[in-house]
Amino acid sequence: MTRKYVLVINPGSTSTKVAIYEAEKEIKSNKITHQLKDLEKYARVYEQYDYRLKLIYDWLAKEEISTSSLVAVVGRGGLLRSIPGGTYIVTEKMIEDLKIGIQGEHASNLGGILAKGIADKEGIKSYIVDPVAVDEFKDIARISGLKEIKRKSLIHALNIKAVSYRRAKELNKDLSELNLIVAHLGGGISIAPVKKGKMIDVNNASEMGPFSPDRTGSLPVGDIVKLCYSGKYTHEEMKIKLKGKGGLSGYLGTMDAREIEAMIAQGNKKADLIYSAMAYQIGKEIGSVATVLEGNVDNIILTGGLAYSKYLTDFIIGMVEFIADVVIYPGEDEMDALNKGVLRVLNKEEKEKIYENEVDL
Ligand SMILES: Nc1ncnc2c1ncn2[C@@H]1O[C@H](COP(=O)(O)OP(=O)(O)O)[C@@H](O)[C@H]1O
Ligand SMILES: CCCC(=O)OP(=O)(O)O
Repeated sequence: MTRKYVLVINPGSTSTKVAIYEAEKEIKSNKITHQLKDLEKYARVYEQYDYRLKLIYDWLAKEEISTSSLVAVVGRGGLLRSIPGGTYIVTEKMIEDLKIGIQGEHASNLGGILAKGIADKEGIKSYIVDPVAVDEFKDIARISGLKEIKRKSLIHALNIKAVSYRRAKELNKDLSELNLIVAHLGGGISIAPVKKGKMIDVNNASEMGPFSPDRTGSLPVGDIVKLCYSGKYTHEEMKIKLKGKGGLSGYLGTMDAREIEAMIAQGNKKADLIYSAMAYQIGKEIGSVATVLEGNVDNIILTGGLAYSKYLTDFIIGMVEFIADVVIYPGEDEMDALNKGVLRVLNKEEKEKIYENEVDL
């Protein structure tokens, strides 16, 4: 069989998105939504490998796509060591870092691992593109306030870059002429000041900023220390409380905003308060990063799955439209961006990067 397709795999905290591309054209795609009950039994993200791999093979079989028709497999890259943007070949050292979660646990750590698992069986190459560990911080943004802890750039880099380019194109400008605030509102939330194309700061979608469908975001630090030492929870249990069972999922038992909107429609006051509080924290974070751009903001972009929600976007717009015009790009362009990253390498327009050459090991 001729090898002509690229398989794109995007594991997120609430879903696994898959797509088949032939050159630039998407042939098939699917979003496999995960229920909290299916994921909460795994203590570590890596333990979800077999579960998500089977779902991908089942989908390929249903679509009658044979892995022998694949030319390459690309996965969304995870919480690796901080690296520059680009298309990286998946190497053994990268797999090691993804498995242990060198910068933390997140579903996207499975992207490279799943890609390599499928590609190796076919003797083809696997890649990741602009992983969540892309770091374009100004040094001042790295200082946390505690000398042992650094602020990290953990960010929805793929989609933030993609929507920034999209906006520049729509405005008929070069991205280097624009200052944007991009709020990616997904399972995790990244709110970044994008100064002339560079993501110079971000809340850290895994640990800080607004709470999200499955994460707590920033918390009162004294209370969290008390909870850690209360003797009630192990380290592993605390990690799951903060990421997985934090945010909407902790308060309301679901990370699906559509279910929460249905609860609100039925008069559930608690759901209304919690959902509004998430929107309030998002608005507040946008206001905060506007200061990083000294108020010179061309546009605020709301993107990610939650940007489909009119309830949320109306709430946020009400808080932030005094800063700049708000543009809504619901969903994300991550699948397309992953495919394009691989095509640039396959078509020799760009050289693939080697993880080991970009980090201090
Ligand atoms: N049409 C919609 N209306 C409201 N919320 C939505 C809609 N579609 C998706 N969402 C919510 O967006 C969140 C997931 O966003 P997404 O960007 O797909 O995240 P991830 O890639 O992290 O899984 C979930 O809370 C989901 O319920
Ligand atoms: C660590 C940032 C990536 C992230 O939060 O992705 P999801 O929204 O897909 O969980």
